This record gives sequence, structure tokens and C-alpha cells, in this order.
Amino acid sequence: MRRLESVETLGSTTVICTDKTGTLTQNRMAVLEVWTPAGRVQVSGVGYEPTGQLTGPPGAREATAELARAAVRCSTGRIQEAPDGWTASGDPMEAALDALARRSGAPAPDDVPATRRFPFDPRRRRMSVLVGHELYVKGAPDSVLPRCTDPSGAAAEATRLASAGLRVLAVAVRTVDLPARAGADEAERELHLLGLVGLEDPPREGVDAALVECRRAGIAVAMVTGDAGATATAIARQVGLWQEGSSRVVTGADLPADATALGALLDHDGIVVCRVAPEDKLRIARALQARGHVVAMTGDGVNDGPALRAADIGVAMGRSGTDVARQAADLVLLDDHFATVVAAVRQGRTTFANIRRFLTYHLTDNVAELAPFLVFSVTGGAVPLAIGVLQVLGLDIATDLLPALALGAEPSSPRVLEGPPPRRRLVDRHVLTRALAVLGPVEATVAMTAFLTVLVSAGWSYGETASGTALATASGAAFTAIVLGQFGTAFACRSSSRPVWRLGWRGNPLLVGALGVEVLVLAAVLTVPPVADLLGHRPPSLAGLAVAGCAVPAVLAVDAIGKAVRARRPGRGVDAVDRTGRAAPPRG
Ligand SMILES: Nc1ncnc2c1ncn2[C@@H]1O[C@H](COP(=O)(O)OP(=O)(O)OP(=O)(O)O)[C@@H](O)[C@H]1O
Repeated sequence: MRRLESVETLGSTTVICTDKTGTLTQNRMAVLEVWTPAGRVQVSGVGYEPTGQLTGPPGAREATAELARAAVRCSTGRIQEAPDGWTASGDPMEAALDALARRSGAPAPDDVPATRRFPFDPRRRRMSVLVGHELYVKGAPDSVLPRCTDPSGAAAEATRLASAGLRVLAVAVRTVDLPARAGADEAERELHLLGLVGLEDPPREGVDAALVECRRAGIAVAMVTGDAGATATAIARQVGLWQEGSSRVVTGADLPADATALGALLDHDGIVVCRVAPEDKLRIARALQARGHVVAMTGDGVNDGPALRAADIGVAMGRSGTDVARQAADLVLLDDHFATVVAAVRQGRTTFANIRRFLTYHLTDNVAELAPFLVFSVTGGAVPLAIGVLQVLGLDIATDLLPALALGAEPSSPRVLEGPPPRRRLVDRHVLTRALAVLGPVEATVAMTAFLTVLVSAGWSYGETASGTALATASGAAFTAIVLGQFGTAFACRSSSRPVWRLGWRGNPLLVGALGVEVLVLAAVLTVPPVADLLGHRPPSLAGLAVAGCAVPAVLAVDAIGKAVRARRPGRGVDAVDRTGRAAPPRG
């Protein structure tokens, strides 16, 4: 996480716009098939190894070697031998082209340096390199084929390869005497098509399960990719993103210009947006936000910065992403894996819930601490002050600190990704009602009852001045009741919906440890004379202790009743993604 405050936003994510390569797929490319005007060639081989087999008519295999040599001349990515086998150095797709060249027996590219380079650009979707008078071009078929003089049959082949889920690249050459001032557009025309390459990039393991989690969590997922529609759709099907009936594929160029129409078009689970330009990503993020969504957007390219910044959560690829994307992002995925985005959302929801637990716990305590002062003031001093300022400090600093910290470390609930994301404020009506109107008053009542029980049993009656010893013993009982009440509150705060006995006792070992320490601190504060004298109390009498002990069951019982009442209210447990496949808006 680059910005800590984004953790809270992450938990509220309602739409994830993910790219494909490396996030949903492994970004381990391998050429499976080549089409040249001389025929088709099937390519086999293991990973990036330079040895493999080409199967096809001899003419097609020769043409494949020529195509591969041109593609490598137009690339910088290469394969290299590492201790654990052959790996890609640079762009994995270009490394796969290098492997193809070696498997096809193409002569290694000469050392003649390129005189001009027109680098890959996601808007042009092609690149070229001029070596002497030869211009080598490679790029997306829909970008390269219209610039070829002889593309017959290639478009249909490109569609066939893409429909099989392969990433398709067209490779072409041109012999040209290029003027020094000529730009890419002028250079990359009248091309001679060498053929098409179909590259496999297998889906990542765990993506399908992560998508199922997203659906349960009310998070819609859209694939936003620069790749072709057919390839993107095939991959969407393979990973389980495609939803029969509600999914559809839209091309970047066909996205409506109007933001409202764009938002309405994209506001569904399983949408595939293909051939997007970086500025499309920015528009997509803004259009979904305008519909009330909290948008997480992944990106890796230099041009993805504005979209990553505009999204509520910009997610950059740590391995394959550019520095620009990483700088613009809130979250950097060290493994580039889609499932990690979902894990981060889970952590975001957990952190949000833990901060609320922590706040509820502390607010409850405040009510119990304030009540004695209220009673004292309202009765005009007829009821003595049950606890003093130093005792309040003792409660806040000594006994409450560790349980509060332990609540902040409550592990993720298995149900945290069930149902639509919370879009509540940290302190909302539920937190305030629970702390100030339910748990707090119970603690306060038990504390005052313990206090008065000790006083009355020592012979005090309303309006009289209590003896110093009776007052100190009664105050010790009130103090004990508040500490024990907080004991119950700490367990009650572990869940906002389930009673304590459904949670198990070992779910948060830190809390159990913290409460053990709390008991020791309580005993010390009550019995160690200098401390007890400083705070102005003494150990409670048996009657006082008995009443104070009721604080735990009283808090837990009232908490369970409050949760049961809340569970009966309509609107709880709404399905995350409704049957139309529309993304659930954040819970209000
Ligand atoms: N290095 C490259 N040289 C030539 N063409 C490329 C290169 N990289 C990609 N292409 C072509 O451009 C198309 C779009 O690639 P781009 O990198 O914009 O998409 P993408 O970001 O890879 O999409 P995603 O990451 O979502 O899969 C690819 O389908 C491919 O045909």
C-alpha cells in the first residue's frame, strides 16, 4: 500500500477494472501457431526453450523462419539461459518471438544497428524498426493489416487465432528509402505482410476463485484491455469472468462519448472492454464513479498514470509495470496477480471493521466513566462521586489499552467478503447507538449498582456523607465493574452481528492475552497500596465484587439482544450482485 488511508477505500470497492496480461494471465507467452500466406504452422516447445518443433508445409515453415527473423529484428526482448532454465529477458511476448526464431532455424539477426525506431504505442498498437533500407513492423492485426498491400485472408485468420484465446501479432516488412524527417505514419505503409503469430498466455491459477469471491462480495469486475475483443472474450471465458447473459464485449472506439451513457453501459458484472487507449481508461473510471461506484483500476503503462490517479484505488503492477504507473498508484501488486487485488479488498474491509471495533470499545468505556460524574452533578452531590479523575486515567491508560489494540488486530472474518461493500462512515449511527445507548449504559448501570450496594451495605443513605473507607471500597467496586464491563465489551465488539458464543474463544488470541493482562493490572491497581491510595480506592467487598462480576454477563446478554433485534430488521443480508448482473451499489 503506498497510501495507508487507501486501505479504508479499498474495502469499499464496488468495481474492479482489471487489465488482462499478467493480471488475469501469467504473462508467460509462447507461440502456438503461425499463419503465413504459404500456410499454417503449428509450433511446439517447452516454455522459452530455443528448441521445439514446427509442423506444417515446408513452404510455410520457411516463411515462418523469415517472419520470425523480422519479428526479432523489431524486438528487444530475448530469451536467456538461467540456472533454472530458459527465461524471458524483457517483454515476454518478444522473448517468445525470439524462441520461435530459434525453433524455426532463422538466422540470428545481424549486428547492424537500427537507423530509426518507432516504438510501440498503445494508441497505434504497432512498432517498427528501420535497418538500412528494411523497415520491420509488428503490431496488432487491425493496426498493421490495413497498411499492407497484400493482406488477403489474413483478417479471417487473425479472428480465428484470437477466438482461440491467442494474442495475435501481424509482422510485415517494407523496403524503403525513408526521408530523415518521415514519421511513423509515413514509414509504416505499403507494407508487405509476412504473416500472423498466435501467442498463448495461460490464465493465472486462482483467478477463477478470486472472481467468485468478488461476486459474493458485490464487486463487479470488468476486463479493460488493449488486446483484441475475440482474445479478451476467450480469456474472460477461461477465467470465469464472462457471465452468459449479462456479459458483453465493447471496443474502446465504440464507447459512448457521453459519460452518463458510458456509465450505464459499463455498470454490469463481467464486461469486457477491448482495444482501449489509456484515455479510455480514464473515462471509464470517471463514468463509473459518477454512478456512485468506488473504482479500483489496474494499469502498468506510462500512459495509465491519469486513470490510476483518477480511480479511487489505482493498482499498479510491481513486476511488469512502469515507474510512472507505480508512482500514480495507491496499491502496487508485487506479484501482479488479480487475486491479490481481491486479498487487498479483504484486508481493506477487515481494517475498516477493526477500526469500528476499536472505536465502539472506547466509546462504550467513556459512557461508563462519565456516568458517575453525571449522577453526582444531577443529585447535587447527594450521591458521592463513584470514580475520580485518576481512576478514569487508570481505566483509559492501564486497563483499556491492550484489549483495544488487540481488537484492532482482529483477524479477517470468513464472512468479510460476503455481501455488498460497506459504504458507511467509520462512526455512524450503528456505532454510536451500540456504544452510547446499549453497551455503555449497561456498564454504567452495573458500576453504579456495585458502588451503591457497597455504600448502602456500609450504612450509607441518600444525601449523607459516606465514610472514607466505605467510599474507597465502593469506588473500588465501581472501578472493578467498569473494567469487567470492558472485558465483556471487548468480546462483544469482535462482531457487530453475531453473539459472543457464536464467535469461539480462540479466534483472537491477542485479545485473550490482553484480557489476562487486564485482570492482573486490575488486581495490582486495587491491591498494591501506593497505587490504590493514589487512585483513591480499595478492593471491593464481596457484595461489591458480586455485583461488579455481573458486568460481564449483563454486557454480553444485552449485546446479544441488540444484535438479534438488528438482524430482524429488513434490508440485512441483501445479495451482492442482483440477478440482472448489475453491480450492487455501495451499502448506504
Ligand atoms: N511490443 C509490441 N510490439 C508490437 N505489438 C504489440 C506489442 N505489444 C502489444 N502489441 C500489440 O498491441 C495490442 C495491444 O497491446 P497493449 O499492450 O496495448 O495491450 P495490453 O496492455 O497488453 O492489454 P492487457 O495488458 O490488458 O492484455 C496487442 O494485442 C498486440 O497485438
